[in-house]
Amino acid sequence: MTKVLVSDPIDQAGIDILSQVAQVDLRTGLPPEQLREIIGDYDALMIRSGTTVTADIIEAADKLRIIGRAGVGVDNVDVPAATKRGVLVVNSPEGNTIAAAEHALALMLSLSRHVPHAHASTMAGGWDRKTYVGNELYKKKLGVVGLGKIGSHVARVATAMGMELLAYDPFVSPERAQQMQVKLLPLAELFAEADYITLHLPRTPDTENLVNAALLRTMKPTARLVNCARGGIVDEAALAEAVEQGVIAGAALDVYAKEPLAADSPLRTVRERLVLTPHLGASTTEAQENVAIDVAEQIRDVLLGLPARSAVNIPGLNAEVMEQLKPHLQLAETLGQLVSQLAGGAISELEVRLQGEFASHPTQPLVVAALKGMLSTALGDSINYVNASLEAKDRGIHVLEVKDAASRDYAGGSLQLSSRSSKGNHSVTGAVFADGELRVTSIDEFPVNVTPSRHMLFTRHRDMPGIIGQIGSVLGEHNVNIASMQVGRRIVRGDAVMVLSLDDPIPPSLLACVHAINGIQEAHPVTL
Ligand SMILES: NC(=O)C1=CN([C@@H]2O[C@H](COP(=O)(O)OP(=O)(O)OC[C@H]3O[C@@H](n4cnc5c(N)ncnc54)[C@H](O)[C@@H]3O)[C@@H](O)[C@H]2O)C=CC1
Ligand SMILES: O=C(O)CCC(=O)C(=O)O
Repeated sequence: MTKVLVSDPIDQAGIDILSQVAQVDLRTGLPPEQLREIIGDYDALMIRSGTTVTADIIEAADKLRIIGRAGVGVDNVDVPAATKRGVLVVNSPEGNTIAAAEHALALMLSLSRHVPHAHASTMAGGWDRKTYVGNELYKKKLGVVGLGKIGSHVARVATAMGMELLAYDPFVSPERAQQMQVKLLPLAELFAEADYITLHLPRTPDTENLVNAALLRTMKPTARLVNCARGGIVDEAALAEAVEQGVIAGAALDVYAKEPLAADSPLRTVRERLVLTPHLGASTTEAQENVAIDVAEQIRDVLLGLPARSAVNIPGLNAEVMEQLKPHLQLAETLGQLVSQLAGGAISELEVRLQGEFASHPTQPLVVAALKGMLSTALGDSINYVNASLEAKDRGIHVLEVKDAASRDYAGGSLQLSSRSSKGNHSVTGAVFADGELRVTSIDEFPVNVTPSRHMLFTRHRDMPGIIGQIGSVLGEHNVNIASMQVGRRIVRGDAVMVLSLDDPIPPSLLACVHAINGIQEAHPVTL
């Protein structure tokens, strides 16, 4: 029975989708050691930000195929460890964009009009209209750090509110910024000029403690900071001090370096001009339904053997690409299996050559498929689209990608894999014909026209009378039935290759007899 563990609260719509294909166990608030103990039973894990999936947990996850993060940030998942283990990580890149953007705007308005503090004072019996005089956002400068999906929505709404938009995002082009009516500035200038600063960038080694005491000191004393992105981007102790001492006019945080926020955090001692929420950015009914459906559908699809649309650890290979390139990926995988079985040993270099029309396809998915096929000969089912590139790298396999658009061999182009190993070099070429059928079109540069089948035998031999008959007799003596046969040669009575498609696997004793035939140079059984 396929089993899915849901270890954080998610919307019922997600549970309903998962229940179509699996037994769903909802067990929230598990301590890490307990999660580690039970994870081995599960095929899929669905989480929000409450569960931290460490390498230790992934190590114990013997059956796990997919981790679904019902949200954007996957910083609570050890993605490299998952990749190494071949576990797919998926998220919901857009399901909570509006919710997070609106929460950042809510925090900005809370700061400018002192809403939380005025509310607390009124609830405590007060009627204080002097202390809580605010400022308008209209005509103020808003600095957006990270102009991605959430940052862009914040920018759009803030522009409509009459704010002047500044942004810092090293990955956004000046054209895009101009289109959004946003002035791109270096980070230091943005911090010095803005009246409000809102952070919408991921936490990475580059962005950790990006907003530190020194940067806070460059802000205007009237300026305010909002962080609804990730904890750890802002130095919390430095921020508490800057707000307390009036270095800046205020700050609002939804996310913290360590969550839940520690009871003794210096942030909890700041009484005024600081607004804290407990990671509520994505907590709207709408966003929770969106992300739960989005991620549950991907888990369901992957458990059914279909591709995921938002895989974090298969760059460039989403469901759309996989559907479009399906036969081409199958060809790359098949050629990978062929070339590794022809090589018969550890391959040190693989050249992936996209010829003619093939060169118009994205290279990366085809390379990954070729590596998956190539490594599956030795590693079996443990190799997949997630870990193929990493495994190849770990094994020191040098991968070369070549695009040769000028080649005109087949209408749809062709794909050639060439391997180098201590036992010699081999190459196989294949094409996808108009009917979607795969063909092997050359082996070691000898032209053939072979439809790949489950059991095959490849030989390299002298082109001389009688040799094909002898091979046929040996197979017959071992009760191995030949389904089809192809011979390829470049010159008469020179070297030749033969490809036999067989109905049965080749026993080792048969292979020894084939090797013993006079004129046979190489014989390789292949199983696809
Ligand atoms: N508080 C909450 O509940 C939520 C928080 N988030 C967080 O919000 C953040 C942004 O999410 P999205 O907009 O969906 O992501 P996104 O990927 O669409 O945008 C991130 C932007 O940050 C930019 N960026 C990367 N490194 C940068 C750097 N060093 N300096 C400046 N910009 C940099 C990227 O170019 C990109 O444009 C993420 O960290 C995400 O985890 C997302 C949803 C809810
Ligand atoms: O699951 C949540 O509520 C957190 C959302 C979040 O931070 C994200 O999607 O990155």
